[in-house]
Amino acid sequence: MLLARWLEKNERADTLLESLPRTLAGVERGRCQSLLFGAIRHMGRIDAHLSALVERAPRPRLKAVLLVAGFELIEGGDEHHAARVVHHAVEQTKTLASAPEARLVNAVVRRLAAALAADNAPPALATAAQLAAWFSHPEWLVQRWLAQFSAAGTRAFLEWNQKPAPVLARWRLRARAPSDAELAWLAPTQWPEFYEVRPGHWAETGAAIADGRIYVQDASTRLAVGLLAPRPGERILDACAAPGGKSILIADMLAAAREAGDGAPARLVALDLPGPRIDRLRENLARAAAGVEVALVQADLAKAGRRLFADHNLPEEYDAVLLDAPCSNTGVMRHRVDVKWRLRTGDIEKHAKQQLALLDAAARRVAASGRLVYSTCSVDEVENERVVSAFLERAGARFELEKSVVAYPWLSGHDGAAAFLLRRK
Ligand SMILES: C[S@@+](CC[C@H](N)C(=O)[O-])C[C@H]1O[C@@H](n2cnc3c(N)ncnc32)[C@H](O)[C@@H]1O
Repeated sequence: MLLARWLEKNERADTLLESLPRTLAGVERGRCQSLLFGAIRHMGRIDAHLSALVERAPRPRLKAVLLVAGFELIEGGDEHHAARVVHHAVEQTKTLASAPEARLVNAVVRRLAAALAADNAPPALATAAQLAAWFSHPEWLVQRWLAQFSAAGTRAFLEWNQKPAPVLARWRLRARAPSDAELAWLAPTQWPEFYEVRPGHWAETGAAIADGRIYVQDASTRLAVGLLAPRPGERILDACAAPGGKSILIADMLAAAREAGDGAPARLVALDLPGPRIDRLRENLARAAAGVEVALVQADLAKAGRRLFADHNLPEEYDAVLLDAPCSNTGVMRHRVDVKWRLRTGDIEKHAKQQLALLDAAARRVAASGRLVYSTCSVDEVENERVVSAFLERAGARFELEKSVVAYPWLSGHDGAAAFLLRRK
């Protein structure tokens, strides 16, 4: 059971999901994901009740069964729903654990159903502790958000994070729009080019990714690349590129400009650290738009001096540099359900320190009058505005901030993200 592995080994939930057999597809695969993500998403609230209902912490297998049952109870259903959840949890425990444990599960899930049904949503002016308990988030994170986003914003954000995330995909073909057959599983959204993949269409999605019709990415990813506005003929560096979502978008924009008549050569350099993510990047870049030349560099950006680029026969300076920095992922918690349980107090400040160092390094690769876009998928000001201010304090004589956009999920309707366009003077 994936959830037991997640509890035991602390592997990332989305990586665990990829380990499901390929034969498990369609609705069944969707239900597996929904149960895994739902149990993790609501773990705080369910756990609080469980600790009052069981004397000793159950072993991971049992705990996983109880968390899934708790999630199913929160999900709700008709008047027989709770009885079905109890029955299912008991049967699963018999298979995964033992008969005595199944008897325990029977008693605990019945009482869990009553306890969850008696829960009340917190009042409008709730404390951080009340919000954290009901919305299953760490209290320190809620406190942090209350200080940054007001009570209403924080509550809307928490509600957002607790809802299942739709899968969005960008339509990559310029020559044609999705056909009627494709629109049967791709639903248009308010963002042109982005479609919601209807649940249960795993096979169609895989085929469309493989032949380059779509790339699965959230609408928020367009913000940073939109500010970068890459053009053919420019030297372009994607400095933190893996797994390649924004590189592919850049390549597609370059290809579109060429189709529209701009005959200048379209080249892109995609850089990331050596390691497993570089394989994903390579695989994705192989699907980059035809007519765009993409060079892949495996290196630590912080140590990548002129020499490294010269050794690869690549430009040492660039007209447009994108730094999509590693971050706390606080903007994408609806998709990355376990991020909230991994983050520790102090992590955000650690990220900010690394982000500033990477921003300094990326800035060194920007040509005179060139553009540098700093972006994150965090909504925390410490990783966004404050990193950019700290950078400008040091580099203000050479760079100026031209534009910025911060998308808060509860306002934008898509994942959270921030992007800052800096211009070298
Ligand atoms: C937010 S992800 C980038 C996502 C990517 N832009 C996309 O759209 O698919 C941040 C990336 O920064 C990379 N990274 C972290 N430290 C780095 C460093 N010192 N040098 C180069 N890349 C680094 C990570 O490996 C990770 O792939």
